Amino acid sequence: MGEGELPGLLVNEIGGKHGILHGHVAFLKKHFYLITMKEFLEDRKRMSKKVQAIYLWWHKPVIDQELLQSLPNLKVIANSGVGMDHLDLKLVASFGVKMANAPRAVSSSTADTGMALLLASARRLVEGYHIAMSSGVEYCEADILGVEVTGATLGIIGMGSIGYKIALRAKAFEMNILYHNRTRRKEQEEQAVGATYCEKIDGLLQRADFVMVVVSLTPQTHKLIGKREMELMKPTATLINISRGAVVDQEALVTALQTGVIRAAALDVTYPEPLPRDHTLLKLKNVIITPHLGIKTDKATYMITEEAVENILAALNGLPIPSEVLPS
Ligand SMILES: O=C(O)C(=O)CO
Repeated sequence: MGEGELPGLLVNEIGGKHGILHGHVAFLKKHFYLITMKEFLEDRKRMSKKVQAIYLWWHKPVIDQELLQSLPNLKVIANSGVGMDHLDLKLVASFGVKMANAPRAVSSSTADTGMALLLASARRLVEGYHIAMSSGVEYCEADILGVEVTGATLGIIGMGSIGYKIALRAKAFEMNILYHNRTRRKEQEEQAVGATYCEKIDGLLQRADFVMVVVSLTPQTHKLIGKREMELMKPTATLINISRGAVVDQEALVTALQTGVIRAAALDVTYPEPLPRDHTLLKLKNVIITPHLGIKTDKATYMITEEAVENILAALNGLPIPSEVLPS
């Protein structure tokens, strides 16, 4: 089926730096007539009527008032991840457009990223790699002495599906698990991973050897971990952030890392992304930074597209949207 029969799906581009992956195109084309931003901009008048859905791939295309105004038949925007902080939810909803994210598809791969960062920082994997790769540098134990993960305490801030999967992984590493969440998990769920609930984040920060931040970025969580929170942490503790950069006060983090307030940080997210070349965080030895690897595996990205299609089809057919996101 082609242009006339299938609903139009606007995507940023196919392939390229900010485009949907080539491997997903055939699947998307079974359900939609794909329109790239370039095609849309070249023939706005005709294309604008065709677009019924937008698939946001890695936050692109940018959704603003002008774009929303130019799409009279737009019914739904599906996001290729769980975080929706790049979208003005109230603005989109004011156009009667539904929104959805992809929480099921992302949880395992993002939890793996968190665990990988925890292990890499604890065992100084990146520093060790550089030592081993510089031929002729004699190995010196003091340069590669890490911290033990087995038996250490992990504090998880945000126990949604990603946080819970981190707890499952940490249990296998024989870690003690503390968690903080807006709503407490059921007793059976806590017991299954051996996690202890901390009603206040302060208690968690004081006791954890590793603090993993997994909350969504909202006005309430903006700079949730600041100078005060870092000062509550143990000087031997490591901060791991896999949520959004702005959940941590980055300037306070630089100071905490430079002055030994905390041992180390491992960040999959920063603000901005990427950091400017001369940013102090890039110069500190006790920091690992990865380029928002979060969900990025073949399997997770394909599952995200499947979840997006499911959400879009439900919206276009007037059915309940499995992962609908409402403006708060
Ligand atoms: O799902 C998301 O929003 C992510 O950023 C995963 O890293």
